[in-house]
Amino acid sequence: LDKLFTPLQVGAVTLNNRVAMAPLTRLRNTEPGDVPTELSVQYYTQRASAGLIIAEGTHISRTAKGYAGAPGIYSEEQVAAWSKVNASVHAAGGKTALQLWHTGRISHRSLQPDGEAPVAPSAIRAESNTNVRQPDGSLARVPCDEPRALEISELADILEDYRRATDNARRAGFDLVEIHGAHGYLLDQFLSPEANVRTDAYGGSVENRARFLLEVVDAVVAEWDAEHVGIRISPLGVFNGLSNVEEQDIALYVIEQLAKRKLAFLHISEPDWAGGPALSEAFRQEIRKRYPGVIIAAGGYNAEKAEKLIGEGYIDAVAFGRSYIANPDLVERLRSGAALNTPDAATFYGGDARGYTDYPTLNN
Ligand SMILES: C=C(C(=O)O)c1ccccc1
Repeated sequence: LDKLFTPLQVGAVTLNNRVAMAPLTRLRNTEPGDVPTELSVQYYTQRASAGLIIAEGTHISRTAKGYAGAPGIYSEEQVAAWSKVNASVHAAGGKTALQLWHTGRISHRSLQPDGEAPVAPSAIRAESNTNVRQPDGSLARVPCDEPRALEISELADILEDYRRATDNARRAGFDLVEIHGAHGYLLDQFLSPEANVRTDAYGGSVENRARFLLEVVDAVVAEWDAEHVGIRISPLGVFNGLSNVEEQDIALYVIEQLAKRKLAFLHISEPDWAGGPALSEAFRQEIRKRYPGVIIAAGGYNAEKAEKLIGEGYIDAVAFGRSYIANPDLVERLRSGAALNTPDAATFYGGDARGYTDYPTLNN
């Protein structure tokens, strides 16, 4: 495992190693306000030896919210709270990115301003669930509500929300931002003919369905610059009521268009961790032919698989999710070949310190 622990230049930022913490929704932010807590500071700081911490999906506006307990990056209170996270992680030598998230139709009226319908490319309800707050404060899984179709005139407002969120993330001390374009959320909904049946310039052809994702990338880049911006996509993914298994053409088109923008990184969530097809070697070659820039891979990896694919040139770094939930010192454990703690799925979402900040490290 020698490649995994070598530095990597990711846009403007030099990572000490190629082990990233994947963006992990933990639903432990306070409501009302959608604000990270002191526990969040501890949780992220414990994991600062990661080459890069990609902090959890963070909604860019009130209407972008799709889960009770998720954090935001649209208010000064949220910026101040994230600033504490970054000050502490940076003091521990870590690097951070914030995942800018609009959930689109993966939402519920109880999470929307004035109980409005969630927004999406088209008024097609997702066959999926989300987390809402019960009267007693606990979380419950409920079916997503039917969204309303966005007017073209509203798209400019959402671009402005991404721009403002990018400025807020930079002010809050993040080293990078990652646009969430994966897992059946708003931008992925635009890519999918199952969620996007628009007949205007944002629907129909591959170019039209990719248009809004690329406009978001351009807006975020214009606000900061390409070397501080990454994006996560989930080509051929099966998530949140979408099956992109047959969507090779739009996946490769998007990757080709992203390459032109010379972003800091492309983060690919591979479909096989959640029921999609494993990426074939042929498809990996098609991706690499189009995208010479930094690729971070995620999805059921282990250190050996990451080392192999880095050695073959298909990826440059790996992001671990569940392993990082349970192993704050994951880098040290991988380096020394130590056993890993087992993640406790019962405490993944919501709750308190249990299953969040109480996993043991090797030396405690
Ligand atoms: C942001 C998420 C994603 O990217 O899939 C998420 C949200 C809730 C639970 C698990 C994952």
